[in-house]
Amino acid sequence: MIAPHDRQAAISSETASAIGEEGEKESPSRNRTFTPLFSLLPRLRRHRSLSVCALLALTSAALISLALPMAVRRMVDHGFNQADGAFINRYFLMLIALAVALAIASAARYYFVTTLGERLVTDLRLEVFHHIIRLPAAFFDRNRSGEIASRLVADATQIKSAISLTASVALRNSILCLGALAMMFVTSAGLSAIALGAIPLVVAPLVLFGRSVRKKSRIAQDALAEASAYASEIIAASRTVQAFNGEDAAGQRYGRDVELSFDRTVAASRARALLTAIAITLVFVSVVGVLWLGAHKVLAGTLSAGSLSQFLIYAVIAAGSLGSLSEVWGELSQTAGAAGRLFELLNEQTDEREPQACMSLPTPIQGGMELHDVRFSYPGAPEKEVLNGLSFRVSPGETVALVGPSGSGKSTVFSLLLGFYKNQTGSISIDGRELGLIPPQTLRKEIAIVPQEVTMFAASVYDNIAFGRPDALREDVIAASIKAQAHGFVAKLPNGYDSVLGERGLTLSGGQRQRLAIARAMLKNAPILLLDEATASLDAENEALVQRGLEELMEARTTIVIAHRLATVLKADRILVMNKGRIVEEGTHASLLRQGGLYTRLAELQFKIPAGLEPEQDAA
Ligand SMILES: Nc1ncnc2c1ncn2[C@@H]1O[C@H](COP(=O)(O)OP(=O)(O)OP(=O)(O)O)[C@@H](O)[C@H]1O
Repeated sequence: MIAPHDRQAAISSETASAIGEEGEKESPSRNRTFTPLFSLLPRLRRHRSLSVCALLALTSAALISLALPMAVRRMVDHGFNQADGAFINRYFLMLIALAVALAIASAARYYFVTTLGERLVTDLRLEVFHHIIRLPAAFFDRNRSGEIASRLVADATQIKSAISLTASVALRNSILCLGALAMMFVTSAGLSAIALGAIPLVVAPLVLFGRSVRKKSRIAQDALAEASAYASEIIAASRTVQAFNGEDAAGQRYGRDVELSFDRTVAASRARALLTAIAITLVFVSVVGVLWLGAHKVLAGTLSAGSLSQFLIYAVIAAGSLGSLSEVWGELSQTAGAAGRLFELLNEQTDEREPQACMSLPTPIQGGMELHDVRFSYPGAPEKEVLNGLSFRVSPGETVALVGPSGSGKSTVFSLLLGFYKNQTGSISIDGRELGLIPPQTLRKEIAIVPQEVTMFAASVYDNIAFGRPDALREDVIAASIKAQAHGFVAKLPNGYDSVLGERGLTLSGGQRQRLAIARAMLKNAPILLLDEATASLDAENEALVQRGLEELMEARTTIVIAHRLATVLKADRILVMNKGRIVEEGTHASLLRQGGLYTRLAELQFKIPAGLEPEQDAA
């Protein structure tokens, strides 16, 4: 069990590596307060008419609010003084008209502004998602999937609420504040000049304090993302957790995570509350100070009592809106943090090859592969060389079995062939074309993979098979399924190919999942096949069906198979034995057994071949 302070350190180092350090190590982009929010502007421009309507509605609502006190004041000053009934009636009608206009403008403001917020955030979610799924494998090694998903949900929601609420409050109050200030000048230029002089005294502390609020908010959001990532990890692994009676430990750890998130959120709220208090105090103290001066002007006879009261109304409006702005300021800072995190995701480099360096593959491709002196370390562990001068060649149509102890680098070979990572030195080529110059998507069109751990999506059996070829005809999907020995069990499902996996408890056995994965690869019909045999043993019937499906699949394809079954190595044209990132033995099953080296030991363990016993095929 990790001690809380260690864990905290782990959390901060993890989040720091994902988003950069706070404080002294702040990145230059983070110092620029609202920069990420400005990146939203081009996205707003895509919805010009909606933005214009929102802006118009906002402005009219604010201007009408500004006119209301003026109407009230005029009515009090003139209407009551002259005791003119008709004048009062006109003013009341005007007030009602203004109120109706305000109601309509406010409703329009709410509608346009929230729609704009929703639109913007939907675009942003889509943009981030499209970007994330194209990011290289190294990104997913560095970041936990739960944390990324939480950013997509929590940060995007924060931006939405900021656009629909905060930004509109900010804009409305800015208009109110500017309008009231203008009216203050009209009423008494002298007093207004003094009031304006006080503004820097009010704003400077707010800006300084706002920075610390922003930092605290970001720390709070990180803690929440951490807790959510842990929760999704545990929920996804619920069976393992229960099998090891880990519920209590998981509950305690999650409890600590959410409590930490709570504490940090409270700290951020406390800072924001303090910011609000400071803002209101500063604003009202300066307003009262200005009024005190005004009162003395009235006493001295240089200002009329009516003008002072008018000035007072606008000063209160200006101060009130400035107060709201300071509240919104904190909120906007939070949003800038959220937007910053989303844009960090968008700024992650995808793995697109430089266009000028792009090469295509010959059509149709033959499927010959060559690896020459390949050295490779994972980006996350550059000091550990996983492939260490690996060289081998696979001829078109050949079936090569890759065998080796755990950790010898077999799966890494697949990852490199699929272009998930780039080899640091040496060369990998397909049909003589260097892999590094082929765009990954072009490359992956030519390769089908059947992984050891089959992934099935919560979709219909049909969609799961057609995953690599969504435009496939129904008869092709069924034909692939028949060849993969899956049709028999699929036809018996409640809705056949339209049965949705995961729905109403529809789960499949390991063998059935493997056969669907084989059907998926079969349908893709790529000339190169990478097959990572499942290590989990199946019952005899399933084993035979999977084996038959695989044999169909390997037919007329260049195949590299990470072999775990005797039947597979016996059928392979050649066996390559890997150890510590290179090929150490090569031959057929029989010739390798005769050598009595690493393969013999592995075969004894994996394929249960007693030492020295050569199989029948050897004689042939
Ligand atoms: N994403 C990764 N980041 C860092 N190191 C990794 C990563 N994936 C694998 N490794 C390391 O690379 C080495 C080779 O792993 P690889 O999965 O290729 O071996 P393998 O021969 O396929 O093993 P197995 O038969 O157990 O699947 C291991 O030491 C492993 O810890």
